[in-house]
Amino acid sequence: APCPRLPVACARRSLPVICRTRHRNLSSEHRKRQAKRISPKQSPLNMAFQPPGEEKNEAPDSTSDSTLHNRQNTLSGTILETDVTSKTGQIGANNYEIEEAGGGEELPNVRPEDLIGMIKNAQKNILLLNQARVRALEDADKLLAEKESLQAEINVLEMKLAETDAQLKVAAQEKVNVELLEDQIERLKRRMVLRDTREGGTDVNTSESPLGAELNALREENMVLKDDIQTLKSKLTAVRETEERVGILEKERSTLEVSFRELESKFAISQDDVMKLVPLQSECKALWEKVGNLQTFLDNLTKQAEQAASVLQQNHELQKKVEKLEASLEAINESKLQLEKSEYIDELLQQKVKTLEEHLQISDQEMHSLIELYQESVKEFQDALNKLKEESERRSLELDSNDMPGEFWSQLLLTVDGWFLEKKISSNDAKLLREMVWKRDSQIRDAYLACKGMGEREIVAKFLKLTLHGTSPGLHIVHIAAEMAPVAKVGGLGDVVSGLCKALQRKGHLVEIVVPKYDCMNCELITDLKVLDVVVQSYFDGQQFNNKIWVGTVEGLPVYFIEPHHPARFFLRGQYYGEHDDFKRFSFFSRAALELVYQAGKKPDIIHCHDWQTAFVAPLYWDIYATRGFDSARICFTCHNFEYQGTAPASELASCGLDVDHLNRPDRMQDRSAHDRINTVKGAIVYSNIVTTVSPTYAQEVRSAEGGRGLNDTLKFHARKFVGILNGIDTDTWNPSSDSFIRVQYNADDLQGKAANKDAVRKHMNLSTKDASQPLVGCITRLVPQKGVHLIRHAIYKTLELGGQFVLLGSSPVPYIQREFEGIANHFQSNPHVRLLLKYDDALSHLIYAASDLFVIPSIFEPCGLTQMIAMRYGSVPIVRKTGGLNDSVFDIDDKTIPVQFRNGFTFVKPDEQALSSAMERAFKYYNQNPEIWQQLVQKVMRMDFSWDSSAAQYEELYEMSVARARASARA
Ligand SMILES: Nc1ncnc2c1ncn2[C@@H]1O[C@H](COP(=O)(O)OP(=O)(O)O)[C@@H](O)[C@H]1O
Repeated sequence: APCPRLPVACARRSLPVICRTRHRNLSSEHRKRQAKRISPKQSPLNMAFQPPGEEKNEAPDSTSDSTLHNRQNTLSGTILETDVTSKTGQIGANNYEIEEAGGGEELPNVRPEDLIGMIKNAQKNILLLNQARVRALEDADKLLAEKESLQAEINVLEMKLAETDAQLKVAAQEKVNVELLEDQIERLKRRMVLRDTREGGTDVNTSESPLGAELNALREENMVLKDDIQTLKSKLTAVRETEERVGILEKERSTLEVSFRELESKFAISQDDVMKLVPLQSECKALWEKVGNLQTFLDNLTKQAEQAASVLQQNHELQKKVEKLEASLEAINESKLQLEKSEYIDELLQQKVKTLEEHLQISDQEMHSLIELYQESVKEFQDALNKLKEESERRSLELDSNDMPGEFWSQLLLTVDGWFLEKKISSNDAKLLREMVWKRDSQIRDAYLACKGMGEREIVAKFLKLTLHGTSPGLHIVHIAAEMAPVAKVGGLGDVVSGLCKALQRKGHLVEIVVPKYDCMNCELITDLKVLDVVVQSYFDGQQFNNKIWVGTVEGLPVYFIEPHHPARFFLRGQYYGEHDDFKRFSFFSRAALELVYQAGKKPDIIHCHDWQTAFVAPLYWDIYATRGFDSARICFTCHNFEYQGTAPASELASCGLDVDHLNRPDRMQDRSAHDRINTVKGAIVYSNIVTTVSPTYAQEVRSAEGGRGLNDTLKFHARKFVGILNGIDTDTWNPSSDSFIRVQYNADDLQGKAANKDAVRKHMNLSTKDASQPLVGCITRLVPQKGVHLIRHAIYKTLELGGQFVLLGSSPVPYIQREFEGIANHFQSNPHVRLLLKYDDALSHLIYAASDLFVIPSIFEPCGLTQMIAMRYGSVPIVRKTGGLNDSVFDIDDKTIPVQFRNGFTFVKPDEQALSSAMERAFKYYNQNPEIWQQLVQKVMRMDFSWDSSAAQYEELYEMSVARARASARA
């Protein structure tokens, strides 16, 4: 209500004062809170990381605080709108993701890298929000400071206004006094005028009259009054001045009021702003909540990331451990293999020890019996000596025993003939005994003399003992070759040399082998390798060269290794074949090998040479050595592949000492291609006593113009000495029940190990192991056109089409083929069903034979082929093209013309993709249709006999016949 004592204008003015007072209170309240908020303990930055809940706890009230809070939020909101609009958008997007991802307690199906990305985004957003909040707080502070300075101004103005009010009050009072005084003066003036007129002519200045006295008093009073008036006038002037000042102040006041109103409107606007802050505050609150959520989610994520990192770390460690374990497992496996090997060796040694003990026992017994015999014979000897003494005494009178009469020998001859006619002895024994009589052999004479007084049966037995000594224990056979498995093997030739020699040795023949001493051969497989303290000189290019001779045994076979001391370092080239001077290298070796046998004084029955590399031996032997009396031997030549004939300019033949003019003739060594080229294989065919090739079918094929490659006529001409004998395989080397290269040994009665090997190979080669029954097709070969490389490539794709897996082990001396297969290998590098290993690896070949279910050999021509036999020995069913030795060893499952017991694989005739495909389809069908029938087929092929026994017997027969013919013709 307006103040009753003040004028209306003043009362009107008092309202804003009350409002101002309320504002002042509010403002001081703000100041307090502001001081509280911006305490030194809480820097804006600290606050930025403070969750909104905590801020609420600190200021549980109220409007004013929330106003401030709103203002801050408004500011930060503004900043967000202007500065961080895009970021808030991002935050929103992340919130969405986070809500989705963080919906559950568990780590969503998010990759750790994504999680880390999200965490980083959230951290960035939080940082941005905090920065915005700090800026908002700074702005709010500025605004408050502004507001406070305005308030201070208002206060000063209010004080000035109050002062002016008070002065106005005083001025008004004085004005009233002045007005009263003016009235009094006016009244006095009027009284004085009245008195003057009433008294007229009276000397008023006289003091003696009472009027004069009163007049004087009045004059004095008037004077005082005049003074008073003067004072009042000066006071009035001061009042007027004051009034003027008041007017100025009034003006000032109105200006101040105007500015105050402006300030109030500004304040109202800022209040509005503050009101606007409310939704922003809630937004900010929501943002804070989101920030809080983000923070917790971030914490969770961090924890999860930490967990993931620790899991990763653990995984890493585990991986390392697994790797270590795998390495140690491999080492264990290796040592297990070693152990198994050594166990096997132990077993063998124990068996040997046992046999030796048995032998020892037997020999002990034999020794005893021999001692007994010896004692008896000593006794007999002494008896005989005595008898002889007696007889010599008696005969001293008659004839000298060395000088038996012809009558004695004739008598003996007749006795032998009589026994033969009476069928008491065989014609052979009769022949031998007759020869002894004929030679007047002292043994037969002594035996006859010692038989005096004995019965006829006893005498016959004694004579037959003599014939036993006369029979040979076997043939002496020397093989000269460029390869020998496993120390120096490139392909089938090495296998054949070792396998055949072992089989011949088992048959009781004396077998020796001569091969070059290559620097790249596997010497670890040679037992007791040593160099002899002898140098064998051999002729080459017009001079003699020294050869070092090494000896050692390879799988029980005695082997000579020749190391030429020739500047061309013939066998120190890091590879077996493929050198520019192969013709020279092997002609040198052939000559040196013969020289060794000759200089060693050996008198072999058979010298067996193989392929073009040692084909020189045949003409060398007959043209050079036989003429020197080194002629005990028959020469056998085996051609393992007529594709390689060892042709060269005729002049090169002279290097090893052969007579070019003598040999460069169409019926001898001249090649069909040119008059000045010689052909070593042709020379061997012409100059050998026995010529063989490695399968009957191939022997037929090479008689044709296509198969013979220019030698068909020569072969036909020498048809009587040419024969095809199917190779065997070395069943000791290739034996799944004792093979130390494979993971688990197995046999036809227990095929579990085969599955284990398949699994091991698949893992080793990183092939899929999901389906154990998925058929594995193997192929181990030299990659040369003869092997049908385009069909091998087709077989890979066909296998994939039929749902199988394919493993190829092979290498090629032909660069374009090697490149092509490298391309295929790269193409299938990460395919889980195909692996191509383009190298030579003997150990791996054993594993692949053991692991595969099917084995593909699509050769264009194949003299014999060993891989189909080895594959069958390991239970892998062959798919082959019907050619050469494949035709002699693989018989189609569906071929009704073949007895069931011989059917063992899948064959096709035409060398094209269609024919191969259909054979493969049939094989896969059999494999997939009935596992039991398939297993029976596997067992059947494993039990088939591909050993050297029967093939070696055929060679033995050929050798013996040849030796017999030679002896017969020698006698004739
Ligand atoms: N890349 C290779 N790694 C290991 N052994 C191989 C490889 N290629 C072929 N072989 C072996 O070589 C012999 C091949 O003999 P064969 O089938 O007669 O063919 P060829 O004598 O024409 O090469 C088999 O013992 C086979 O296991």
